[in-house]
Amino acid sequence: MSTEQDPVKLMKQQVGKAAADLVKSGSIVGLGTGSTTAYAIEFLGKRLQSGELSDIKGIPTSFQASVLAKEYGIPLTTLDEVDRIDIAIDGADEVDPDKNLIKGGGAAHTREKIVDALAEQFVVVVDESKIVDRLGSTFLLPVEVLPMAMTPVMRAIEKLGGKPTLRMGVKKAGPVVTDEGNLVVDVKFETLDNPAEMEKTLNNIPGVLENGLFVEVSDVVLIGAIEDGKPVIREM
Ligand SMILES: O=C(CO)[C@H](O)[C@H](O)COP(=O)(O)O
Repeated sequence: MSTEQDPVKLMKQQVGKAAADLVKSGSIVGLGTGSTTAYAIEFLGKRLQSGELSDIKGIPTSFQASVLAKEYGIPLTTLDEVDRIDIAIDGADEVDPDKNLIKGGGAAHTREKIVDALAEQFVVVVDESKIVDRLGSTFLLPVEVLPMAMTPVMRAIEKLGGKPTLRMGVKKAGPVVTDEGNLVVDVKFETLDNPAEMEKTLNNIPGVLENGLFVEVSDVVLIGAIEDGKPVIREM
């Protein structure tokens, strides 16, 4: 068996650890969703266990995040119980030069946007494959839709020039159902020249809960990369 580490896994681990290191004792922490944030949650748990960190509480952005937090011993709270979120750590599917994002690869973008936007400091954790010149160039834009409104929402998106596809489950017959019981439509736009405008326009369609454009929400983007065969972290 090869002992060589998968470079993408290595980049995700490094960047997850770097983000977890930013959390201070006594903080309320937004816990994002996805494979990169999973490492941040794991390292946060390790810091708590070692006593290096104390008295933190997590606000999970998904079922996945709450399961991981419980597994790694991070106490959880809710938005009803706190008056602030000090820091949120979350992944992204694309990051543009203005630190705007496409999220929702894990169908959790509605809760993610609520938590990430509330945080005093929102730290994005990605590997270098997620950096793009323009949003929408490598990833379809996820839109969470109320099930009964799926058909009219798809028509409205087509009128805006998008090509919507209902996201289907893997190892499950039928569509992906979000943690909130809704559906996800992934949309191809030829150009996303004005992400701020598109974010608002999509959310204005009756039946749309939230879309995966995160405009002017990120404070820091930590990028895991490999240079000369070694993992490094860049900051944007
Ligand atoms: O937006 C998300 C979930 O809705 C994730 O943060 C995004 O898909 C990135 O995930 P990963 O770190 O696994 O690449």
